[in-house]
Amino acid sequence: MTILLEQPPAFGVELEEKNIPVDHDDDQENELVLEGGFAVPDTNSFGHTFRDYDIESERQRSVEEFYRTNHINQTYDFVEGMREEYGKLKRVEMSIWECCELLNEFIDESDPDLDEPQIEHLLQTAEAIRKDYPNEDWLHLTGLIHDLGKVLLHPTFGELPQWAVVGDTFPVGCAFDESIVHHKHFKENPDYNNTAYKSKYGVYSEGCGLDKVYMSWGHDDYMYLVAKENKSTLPSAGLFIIRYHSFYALHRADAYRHLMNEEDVENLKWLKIFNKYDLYSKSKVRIDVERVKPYYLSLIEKLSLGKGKEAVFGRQGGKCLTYIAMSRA
Ligand SMILES: O[C@H]1[C@H](O)[C@@H](O)[C@H](O)[C@@H](O)[C@H]1O
Ligand SMILES: [Fe+2]
Ligand SMILES: [Fe+2]
Repeated sequence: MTILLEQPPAFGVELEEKNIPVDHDDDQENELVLEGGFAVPDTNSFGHTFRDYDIESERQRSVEEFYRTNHINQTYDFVEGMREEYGKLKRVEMSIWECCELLNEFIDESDPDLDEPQIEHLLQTAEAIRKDYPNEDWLHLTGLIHDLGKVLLHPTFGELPQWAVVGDTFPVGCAFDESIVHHKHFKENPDYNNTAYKSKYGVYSEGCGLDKVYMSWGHDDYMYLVAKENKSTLPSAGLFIIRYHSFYALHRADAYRHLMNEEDVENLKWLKIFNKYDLYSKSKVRIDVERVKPYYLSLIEKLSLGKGKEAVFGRQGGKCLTYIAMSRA
């Protein structure tokens, strides 16, 4: 697989060149449809603007309750324990597609924009990317698998509560940035007043690199661990996307940049591109799963097995792995 990563387009530039609206706050009125390209909608599947956590609605009330529990319970110690436990990857093996299908039964309670089964969201994201980046098959695959870590909700993977699986992520072990959604609920988090954790740097140091930073536990870090453990040869940008796609304080609000190193800065450019498709593809327009399935199966096959090509989920004992192995709690 050929992946050229040196010069990803600066965020917005390429999209604007393609006539796809970017996130200027005052740029909401038009829906520009580029022939064959991905059209960024004005509103989400509930008819509201995207990621508006303040409007009055039943859905928002439950989303806020989700974040209240999330912010109280995601402590440094909790994250450390989960990383250790789930890092063991006690081998439940299933194919990528089986894993996608497992997500068919779950709805993400943190999401103000979508209440469709998660398999829809995986395919909506991947298909939207495919429209604008037809040749970047690694990015299509990243789109397909980026949320697979949500299988943590499933009994086979420990049936974790939603607050430990979904929602935006943030660093623990240092001050919680004010840009984080429903920040006020951190006041009830035991780390909030802990002198070791409450300063700007906390237990970290300037430019230490995000890899050194403990993120709140959830589907991002879990899927990253799975991909890494399986010796995924996705490019560093793909792994970065999987690991930090819920870190909106970073990729939307530019917080925590002081913890980034140079590689993070490079990868962040791709994450910002990815976010567009992850977020704005959320809609009630259902994907015809059976229609697109052959493409994704061939992609999994190609990137995993193609002669002379790199395997996405690695090879073990000379045998190509099209399987991902995850941990059973
Ligand atoms: O509610 C959503 C959802 O859980 C996504 O999977 C996650 O990536 C987002 O950050 C979050 O806002
Ligand atoms: Fe996600
Ligand atoms: Fe997503």
